[in-house]
Amino acid sequence: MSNLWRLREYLRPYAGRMAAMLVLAVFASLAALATPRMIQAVIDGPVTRADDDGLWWLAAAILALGVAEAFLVWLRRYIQATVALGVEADMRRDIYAHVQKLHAGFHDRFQTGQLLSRATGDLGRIRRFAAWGMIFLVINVFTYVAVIAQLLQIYWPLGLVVAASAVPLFFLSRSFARGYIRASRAEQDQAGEVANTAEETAQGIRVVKAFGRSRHVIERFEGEAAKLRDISVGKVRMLSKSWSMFDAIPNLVLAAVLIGGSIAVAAGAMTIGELVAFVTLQLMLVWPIEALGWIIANGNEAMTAADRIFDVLDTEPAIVDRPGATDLDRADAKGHLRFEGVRFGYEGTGKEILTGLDLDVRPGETLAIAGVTGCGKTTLLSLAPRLYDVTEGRVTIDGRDVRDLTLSSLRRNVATAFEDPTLFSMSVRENLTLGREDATEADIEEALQVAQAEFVYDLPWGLDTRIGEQGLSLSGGQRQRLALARAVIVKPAVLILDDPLSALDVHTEELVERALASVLKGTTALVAVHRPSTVALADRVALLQDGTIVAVGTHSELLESTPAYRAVLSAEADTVGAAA
Ligand SMILES: Nc1ncnc2c1ncn2[C@@H]1O[C@H](COP(=O)(O)OP(=O)(O)OP(=O)(O)O)[C@@H](O)[C@H]1O
Repeated sequence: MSNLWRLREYLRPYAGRMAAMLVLAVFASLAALATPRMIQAVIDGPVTRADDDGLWWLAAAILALGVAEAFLVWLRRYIQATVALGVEADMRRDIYAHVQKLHAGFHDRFQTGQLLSRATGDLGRIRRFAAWGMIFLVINVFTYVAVIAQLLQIYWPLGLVVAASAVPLFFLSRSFARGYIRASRAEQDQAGEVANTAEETAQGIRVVKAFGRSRHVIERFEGEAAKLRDISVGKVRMLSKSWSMFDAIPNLVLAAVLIGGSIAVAAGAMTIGELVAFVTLQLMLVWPIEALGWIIANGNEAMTAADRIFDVLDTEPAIVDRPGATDLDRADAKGHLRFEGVRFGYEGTGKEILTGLDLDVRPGETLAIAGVTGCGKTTLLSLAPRLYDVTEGRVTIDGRDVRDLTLSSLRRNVATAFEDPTLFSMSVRENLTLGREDATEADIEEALQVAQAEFVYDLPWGLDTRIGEQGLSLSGGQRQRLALARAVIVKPAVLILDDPLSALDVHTEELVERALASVLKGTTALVAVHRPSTVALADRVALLQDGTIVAVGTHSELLESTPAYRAVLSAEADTVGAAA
């Protein structure tokens, strides 16, 4: 509940419009409620007296009320939509901005699907509550009170009967709404499963065909689709059963009112006009009462949705600028990178990956990190740009703890190219200049040349070609070269390369290596390597084993002195050889 209450922050900018909405809603209800009393006047006046004196005035008034009500409802709905969509857009913007600020560790724990469902499904639930539930809660309670007051005033014994009939109708509607929402959720989840299955097999169609698994895949899809059909049929069955009950209760009460009303009219306790007005008013109550059940269910849903959204919004970014953090000026940065007594374990795993590690990368030097697969090379690299913070010890650049530098200046000075390069759905140029928006054509050209990525000039629109989702329309090697160019273009003081050449063929690798060698000369570089050929780029190599650096030296020194290094390289060479 408290989280739902916190949403008022988002409603505050719309307070004026919400007040206008309520006023409009009250006037629309009053217009609707006045109509039955006008009908009563027509029946008890001109109709009973059998003369049309005053009939035209009354008819015109009824028409005017109808038009006024329609206009007020239209205006209220229009404002309602702008408020709801505004609140949703504001919240979505905040969630997105907050998620961007959150550290990499948060994203390790939180599934992307979960984030997506919070930013779409949960926000939708809150929008429905803000736009619909809250307003109708007020309108419906107002309508109920106003109608019952009139009914009691027209003929109180029957008024009490109608007031009491609201109780079973309300409970019935509430239990129906709960069941319906549960069934809808199950249907949605299952529809998601069907879509997932279809997407997965479409994406992996080559593997499916290559392994002759089409039959198996079809059976799996049919199973999921059948489950979806069963759930949907169950939902429709529940719907039809409940609607018949919804119709039954008001009709029973109507029958009781007609019988009781006729007796009252015969006894002179009610006029015919009053009876007609009573029945018309009573029918106006059915929807507001039924809707209350929905509104309550909708409120419950919004409460859960608010909890789930604030769960994300309340997570504090763990990696932020420290108070007093200062900028690292690129012009002054020498790029002396040191790891001092570094310990690190991923949050929640209870396992230490780096167990007290020292490493000194001298300015301008290229240092390669070698080690068996899974020993923590990528982890070590990610500590320099503060994608994660060390658990103990420190990482320094030119003697300054990276945690004492502002994040923006740190990341301007430390550029990274990962093994699995992510490219965004935007033009090649935008992808390239992600870390340096002011890059000139000459900078771009130079970076592309270094990364041997000049193939982009041959794309249909050259640098303006939009590359697909995750750069899917490019080959693995092409994506890697673009990611490399993206890192190089920043002209960083420290360049971090995580096995940057793994997806290149032997010929391109040689070209990139040659070009890289010239860039690496001017920059401090830390490179995770898997294959012996990449080691050749490095001035020195460090061997990472059991969470610490066990040997540092030139490639040939280590080959000679360290059997473990020979073992790592020959194992990698075997894997690379087998894959080629
Ligand atoms: N985000 C993460 N959360 C939890 N554990 C992780 C995470 N990333 C990596 N690990 C674990 O940390 C260990 C080191 O992984 P890391 O990717 O750093 O090794 P690596 O030497 O780069 O491996 P490779 O040579 O295969 O690229 C592995 O046991 C891995 O399972």
